[in-house]
Amino acid sequence: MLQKPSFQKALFVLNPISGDISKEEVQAMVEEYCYEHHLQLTFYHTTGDNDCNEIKELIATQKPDVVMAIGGDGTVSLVAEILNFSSIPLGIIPLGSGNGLSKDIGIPQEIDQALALLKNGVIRKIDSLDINGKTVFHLSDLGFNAFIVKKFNEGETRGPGAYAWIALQEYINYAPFSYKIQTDKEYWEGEAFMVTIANANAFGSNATINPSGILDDGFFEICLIEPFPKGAAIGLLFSLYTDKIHNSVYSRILKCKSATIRKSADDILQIDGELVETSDTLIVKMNTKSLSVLMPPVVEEETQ
Ligand SMILES: Nc1ncnc2c1ncn2[C@@H]1O[C@H](COP(=O)(O)OP(=O)(O)OP(=O)(O)O)[C@@H](O)[C@H]1O
Repeated sequence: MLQKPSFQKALFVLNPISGDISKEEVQAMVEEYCYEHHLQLTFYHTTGDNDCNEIKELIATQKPDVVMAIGGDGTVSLVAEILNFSSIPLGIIPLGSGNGLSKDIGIPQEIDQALALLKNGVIRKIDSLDINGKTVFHLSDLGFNAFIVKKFNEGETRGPGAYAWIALQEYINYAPFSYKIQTDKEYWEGEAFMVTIANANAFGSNATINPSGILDDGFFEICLIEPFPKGAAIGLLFSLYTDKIHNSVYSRILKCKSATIRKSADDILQIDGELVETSDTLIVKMNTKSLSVLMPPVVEEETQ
C-alpha cells in the first residue's frame, strides 16, 4: 500500500537557468497553488555554487515534508542525492531539455499537473545505484554516448539537434572500448559500443535502452550494445525508439544486484548528463528503495 501525501510544508528548489520558460511565471504558479491548498512554502534558487550545503541547511531548519526540484536532470539529481536514505520525498517539476527520470516515473511534463501531485500523488520508494561513491537514480553510461556528451558539453551549441549532429559526425570514426564485467551472476568480457548502467528505462530523448528495467525491484541492468556493422545503425536506432533494443543481436543485458566493471583509461563515465572522474575499476552497488518519490497514482496500479 503506497502512502498518500498530506503535506503542510514544501521546499521548492528552483534552477533559474534551466528551461526556456520565465521563472517568475513558474514561481507565481507555485505560490498560487500553495496558497489555494494551504501549503507553507519556501523557495531556494540555485546558484550553481554550494547549493548542496545550502539546501541541506534549509532542510534542517525548515523541516519540509517534501522537497520539489524545479529544473532539469542536474537539479533533480542534486536534490535526489540530498534526500536519498531520508524519509522526505522528492517531487519533480520538470523544466530541462531531457527530464529523463521524471519521464520514467511518469511525472507529467506540464507544470500545473506536476504541481497537482502535491495533493493527488502517491509516495513510492525507488532504488538508487552507487558507482564508486557517485549516486545514480536514472541512467549512467560508458562508451559512445558518454563520449558524445563530452563533445556536446565542450561545444557552444545546445539542444537535441546539436547532440544528434555531433553523434553523426563522431560515429563514423568511433572505435569501441574493451570491458571486463563481473556481476553477482555472470562474467562478460569484450568490446562494446556502449555500456549503460541502468536503474531506469529510457534516456530523456525517449530512446529506451533498458525496456524491462523496474525502478524498485532491487536489480539494475548493464545494457551492452556490442560492435555492429555500419549498415545496422539505422535498425538499432529504430529498436531504441520502439522499445525493442533487447531483441537486437547486438544487444546484451546483464541483470544483477552488484557488478565490477573494468574499463579503459580513456573511456568516460557519464551520469545523467554529467561527466564523472573515476578510476578504471567501477564498483556498482544497489541501494534498494532508498529514495522516496512523489509520483502519479496511475504508476501504483501499473506496477502492482
Ligand atoms: N543560478 C545558476 N547559474 C548558473 N548555473 C547554474 C545556476 N543554478 C544551477 N546551475 C547549474 O545548472 C546545472 C543543472 O542544470 P539542469 O540540469 O537543472 O537544467 P538544464 O541544463 O536546463 O537541463 P537539461 O540538462 O535537461 O538540459 C548544474 O550544472 C548547475 O551547476
